[in-house]
Amino acid sequence: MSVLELKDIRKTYTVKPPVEVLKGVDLTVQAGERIAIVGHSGAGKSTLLNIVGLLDEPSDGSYRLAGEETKSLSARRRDRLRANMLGFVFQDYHVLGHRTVIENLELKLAINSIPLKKRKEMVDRVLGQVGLDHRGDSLTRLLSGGEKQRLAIGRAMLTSPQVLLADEPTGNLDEQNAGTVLNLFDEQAAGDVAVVVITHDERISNWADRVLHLIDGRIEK
Ligand SMILES: Nc1ncnc2c1ncn2[C@@H]1O[C@H](COP(=O)(O)OP(=O)(O)OP(=O)(O)O)[C@@H](O)[C@H]1O
Repeated sequence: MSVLELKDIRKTYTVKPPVEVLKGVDLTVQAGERIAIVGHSGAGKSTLLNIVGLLDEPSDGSYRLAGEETKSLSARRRDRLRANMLGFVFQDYHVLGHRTVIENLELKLAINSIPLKKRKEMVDRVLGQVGLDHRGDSLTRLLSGGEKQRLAIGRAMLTSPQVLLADEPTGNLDEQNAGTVLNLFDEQAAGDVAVVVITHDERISNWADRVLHLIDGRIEK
C-alpha cells in the first residue's frame, strides 16, 4: 500500500525575490520502505520533509497521506493526522534536557490526552524497545548523544505512526550509535512503518532500499 503519494509538488517561498525550491516532485512511498533523500545544501530536502510532515503546505500539487488528500484539510484535521500518522526524528534530538527520560515520553502522550494507565504501558514498551529501561528516571541532559537519539526515536514511535520522518538522524553520532539508530529504523520498517530520512550520511544511503536524489527541484529517477 502506498502511504505517501506526492504528485507534481511545487514550493516557492514568497519572499523578495521569490525562491522556487520544489519544481514538480513526484514521490510514492510504500509501507515498510526505507527511503533516503539526498541532495546538495539548499536543494530543498528540509522543505520537502516539512511538506511531507504537514508542517508546511506546498504552493501546488497533490499530497496524499495514507490515501487522504491533504490539500484542503482544516488545521485541526492536519494536526490530528500529523499526530496519528507521523513521527519525527531530528539531528539535534529535540528532547527536553531538564526533564527525565520518562517525562519526555509522557509529555507527548499528555498532549494526546491518553489515560494514565495506558500512557504508562506505552512508555514502558517504548523504553524497552530503545534499550533505555534502566534510564527512565535520568535527567535527559545527562544522557549520551546516542541515548538521546534513542529517546527521540522512542518518542517518535510512541503513538505507532505509519511514517517516520528523520532529518540527519545520525549526523551527530559515531559508527556504533549510528548503527543502533539504523537497527531501530529496521525494526520499524519490518513492522510496515515507512522510514524517510534526509541525509548526507553514506551509511544511510547504503542502508536504504531506495536513494532519491533531489536535484534542481525534482527527484531524479
Ligand atoms: N522560510 C523560507 N523563506 C525563504 N526561503 C527559504 C525558507 N526556507 C528555506 N528557504 C530557502 O529554500 C532553499 C531550500 O532550503 P532547504 O532548507 O529546504 O534545503 P536543504 O536541502 O534542506 O539544505 P541543507 O542540506 O543545507 O539543510 C534554500 O535556498 C533556502 O534558503
